[in-house]
Amino acid sequence: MTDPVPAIELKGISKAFGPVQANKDISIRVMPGTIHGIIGENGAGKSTLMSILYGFYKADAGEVFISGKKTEIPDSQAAISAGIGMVFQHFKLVQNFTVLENVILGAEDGGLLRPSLAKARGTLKKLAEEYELSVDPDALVENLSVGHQQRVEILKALYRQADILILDEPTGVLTPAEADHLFRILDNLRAEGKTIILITHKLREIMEITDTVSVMRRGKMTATVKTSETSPEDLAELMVGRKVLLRVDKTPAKPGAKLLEVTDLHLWDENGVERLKGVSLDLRAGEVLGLAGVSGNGQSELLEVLGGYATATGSVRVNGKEIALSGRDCTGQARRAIGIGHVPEDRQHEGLILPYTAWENACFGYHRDPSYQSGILMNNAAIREDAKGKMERFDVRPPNPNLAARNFSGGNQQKIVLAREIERNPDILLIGQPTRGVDIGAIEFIHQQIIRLRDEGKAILLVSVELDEIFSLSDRIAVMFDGQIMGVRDAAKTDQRELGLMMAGITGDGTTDAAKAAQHG
Ligand SMILES: Nc1ncnc2c1ncn2[C@@H]1O[C@H](COP(=O)(O)OP(=O)(O)OP(=O)(O)O)[C@@H](O)[C@H]1O
Repeated sequence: MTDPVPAIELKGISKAFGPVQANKDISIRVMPGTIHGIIGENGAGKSTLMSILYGFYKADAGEVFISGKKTEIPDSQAAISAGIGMVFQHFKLVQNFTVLENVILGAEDGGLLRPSLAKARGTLKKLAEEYELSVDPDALVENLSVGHQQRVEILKALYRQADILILDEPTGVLTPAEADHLFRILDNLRAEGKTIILITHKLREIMEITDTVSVMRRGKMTATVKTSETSPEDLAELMVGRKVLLRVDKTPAKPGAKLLEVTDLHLWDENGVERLKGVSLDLRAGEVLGLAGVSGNGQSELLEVLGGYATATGSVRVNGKEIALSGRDCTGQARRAIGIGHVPEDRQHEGLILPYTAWENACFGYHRDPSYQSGILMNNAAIREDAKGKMERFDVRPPNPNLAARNFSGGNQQKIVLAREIERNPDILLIGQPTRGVDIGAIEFIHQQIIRLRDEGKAILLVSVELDEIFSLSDRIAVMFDGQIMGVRDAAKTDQRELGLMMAGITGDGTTDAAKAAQHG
């Protein structure tokens, strides 16, 4: 029988950041050997609550009990001593250290004896075997895929003998196969009696793996239910407070003229590795072209070249006119000036300047716009006013343009970038991972905006690792593999299986001429 003492019990937790009440009187019990999901809109307070449990933030009020014992957690060292491990949205590994070094780093401070590297290697090997977490202990972290980096984070927690594991949106950066693997690991950990808290925006994951699920809304815990007794629709409604359309409503596309013609694009990275190997594709007015693929196969580089953030060779024509792929006319600003909007995949590094305010970020790249000028000076009041409107329409919470971008939750940061780019009504919108970290209510809204742009005759190039998202939005789907377009399919005439094979470098129909296949039929 299950131990009746909860592995984790939070009682009356509250936390404010200035005027923002991020957590309000939250109580929750999680039983050992279970997986407990936490869902909620962007900014609902999920990460804050977990950061309190992990000792990153100090609660203003409330108590934490671990296995029935009241526990103070003033810092993450105390959390580790209490058997709590956390896998963050943005990993905290030291990039130029090896896996082994990262795993033992800091562990010796936790009251554990500093083990010899050889002994640590043995322990790591055992853990990796036990939990299907194989990873080369001598590999440098910077050379690992995100999926493997995440394994290192989990190994690090297990090495510290964590009985409780908190995962904050762990599948946001994973491929579907990596996500499946992670879930198998979580399943094993649960079977071992470990307790897992999983924060995710993906209701499919909640339904698949959790035993119980709690819903947060605007800082409060509004419901806790058994997963077997609920449904995605019910959870969506509990989260957002209204019914949410979980699929995209759209009519068939009416593609028009070619707005973007890409021919034989090549790009070499700083190490001389060829990342784009002769990419050709067309994009028409009034269509969404989805670019599917396992991340790291050139999609990001293609978006960066088209968005003016990377140089390349080849030809790109916008509205029939050749554009610069290097030199001073190859900048994000120059691209925006000719009607190419860009929502970069990496919002924290390319999409936003985190220490700057939301209103500054909301005009970033468009600051030369005449409506933002007053004589030779910037009209800050006008920019602020404009940002406020954008934030309200995109439901950025809190809708305060004076806050620094870094003080918004991840999903709300994404909405600031989306509002800036979408509201410009660009002729061509390049959009990378538009809904990564975004809650389902906001996904519904963002998808509607993308389809609205399409129906107004704009051309959209969508890069997403979420095949569901690619399928629900795209009219045509191109698959990238190893720097090449493997083929382009009509979205209505393909399926996950065919795309999956193409994503692995296999074309179903034996297509060999990738460049030819990329041309519009
Ligand atoms: N360090 C901080 N300083 C100021 N405000 C903060 C800070 N961290 C979080 N907040 C605010 O607290 C609220 C809760 O944020 P939190 O990150 O916990 O939300 P979340 O539910 O995890 O959201 P998401 O799903 O977008 O990750 C938000 O309004 C956020 O802007």
